[in-house]
Order: sequence, then structure tokens, then C-alpha cells
Amino acid sequence: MADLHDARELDETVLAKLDELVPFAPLHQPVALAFARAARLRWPHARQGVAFDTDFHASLAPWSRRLPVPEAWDALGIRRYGFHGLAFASALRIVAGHDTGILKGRAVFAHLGGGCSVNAVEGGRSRDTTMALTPLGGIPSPTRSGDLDPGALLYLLRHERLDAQALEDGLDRSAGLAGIAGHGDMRVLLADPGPQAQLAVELFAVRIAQSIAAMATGIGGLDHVVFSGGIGHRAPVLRARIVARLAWLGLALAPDVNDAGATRIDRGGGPSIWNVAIDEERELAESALAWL
Ligand SMILES: Nc1ncnc2c1ncn2[C@@H]1O[C@H](COP(=O)(O)OP(=O)(O)O)[C@@H](O)[C@H]1O
Ligand SMILES: CC(=O)OP(=O)(O)O
Ligand SMILES: [Mg+2]
Repeated sequence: MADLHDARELDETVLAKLDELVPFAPLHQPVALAFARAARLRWPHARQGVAFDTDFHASLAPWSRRLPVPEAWDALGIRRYGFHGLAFASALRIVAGHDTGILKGRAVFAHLGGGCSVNAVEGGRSRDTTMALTPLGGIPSPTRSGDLDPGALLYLLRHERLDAQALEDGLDRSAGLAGIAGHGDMRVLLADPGPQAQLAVELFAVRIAQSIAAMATGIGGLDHVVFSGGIGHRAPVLRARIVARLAWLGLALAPDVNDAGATRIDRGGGPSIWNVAIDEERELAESALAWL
């Protein structure tokens, strides 16, 4: 994984390396590779390129990259790589179009979609991020657990005799919001007054607010907060619940502007707060242009 950085030609050698990474992202990698192979069959004479969702995180701080595991596991590649790099790059590009200050300041990005992660960016470079080796780590997502006590997995393996497939199914597809409330659609959960739906939303909002504060701590402060993704961009109520928990950091929304779904949504005076419709495909295309 370590040598797959910059965008490049997608040839058979790179495809074979990407096949080896399927175990790290079972929800994502098989779909992306099937699509790439179908495109090769359909357009055999076209040149095909690839850009990596982890690439934005090549600049992670050493204390973020290294996981606190035995040295021998680190040598196996058990490290933080981070994901949603195309999403964060797009969000950064959009906000920089309004305020170039974000390229010099301390920013925390909350990308809340099918998968959710929070990212610390200092001077335009990623320094820390909540997802780690796989898109299962970090904050909870609609159907993924996020971080757990690793002892819980040992207990399930050893005493409940769950195998790796059962753990993967549970953690990737039946956990997160869906684990608590039975399904992971934030639209439905926000409209559901039932206790399980409310617990799921509250847990989600608190964990994200905590992660924003934690990410800010790693980069020594907070000048900008940026929301993106299907939930982050489309659910003003959730943004309000998250930001309300960060008032002690000086964050304050302008409620009308937030409800209207505007791009800049803070009240002024504290860190700026942004709400952006990202374009991951454009980031892919920009990477491809750089490679060509
Ligand atoms: N109006 C909305 N309010 C709250 N959540 C929404 C809204 N629209 C979409 N979502 C949620 O956004 C998520 C999908 O986010 P998106 O970034 O589009 O997905 P993906 O990561 O799969 O590309 C789904 O969990 C969906 O429930
Ligand atoms: C990397 C990742 O988790 O992507 P998504 O949020 O689109 O599932
Ligand atoms: Mg996504």
C-alpha cells in the first residue's frame, strides 16, 4: 500500500496490487475494481488512470500515522492511511474559492456520508484523520461501527465463536446508526421520535463533535470547520446539534443561513463554518489531468 501514492496509469501491475487491497476495504474496493475492468473491456484503446482516496493523507503527522501497536505489526503495514481524501480535497478547494485563509489556517473537516470521517488540515495539508487502516475505523457511520474497544472483538472471537466473516458483516453492515436504530438513513432517524432513533442521532452528534474538538487539539486550534457528505451537507438539524456542543470553542451557527443550506453558515466572530456540496469526480479528473 505504501508505494501507491500519486495518480498514475492503471495497468495490469497496478490492478494486481489493488486486488491485494480488497481485504482492507471490502465494501469499496471490489466495486471500484469491477468498474475499472468493465471500462477496460468497453474502451480497450483508452488510457486509464487511477487516483487514490488515501493520497490526501500522505502528509499525516507521524503521531497520527503510527498506531500504538507492536513494531512488528507496524512493519506489516498496520498504520493509519485515512480515507475520503478526494472528498476532503474537494471541500478544501471549494472553501478556498471563498476564503483563501483556509489554505494557511487550522481547519477541521467533517465528511458525513455513507462513510463518515473527520480530518484535521493545517496549512492546506492533512495532519490527522479519524479513519485509519480501513474505512471501518474512527467515528460511527450509517452502517459501520467506527472505533470500538478492541477487546470486544477478542471477546466475540473467543467466547461467542464468531468468525471473521460474521465480525465483518456485523461491523460493516449492521453497526453504526443501523446497529442502534435498525437502519442507517439519517432522514428517517431525524423524523423518528422513538427512543432508539433518538439515541442513534445523539450518539452520532456527540461523537462527531468530540472528534472535531480532538482534531483541533492535534493541530493546536481551530479557524474553520467544514461539513460535507450526504448527511453533513443535507441535514441542517444535525449540523446544529454538532455545533451546539462546540460552543465552548467559540463555534456558533447563523440559524437561518444554516437552515437555508448556504455555503458559509457561521454567525461571525468565531471560527468560520462551511457547508459544501463536494465533487469527488472532479478531484479524480484533476488528478488525471496532472498525471496525463
Ligand atoms: N436530506 C438528508 N438528510 C439527512 N441525511 C441524508 C439526506 N440525504 C441523504 N442523506 C444521507 O446521506 C448518506 C449518503 O451520503 P453520500 O455522501 O451521498 O453517500 P456515499 O458516501 O455513499 O457517496 C445516506 O446515509 C443518507 O441517509
Ligand atoms: C472511504 C469511504 O468510507 O467511502 P464512503 O463514505 O463513500 O463509503
Ligand atoms: Mg462517500
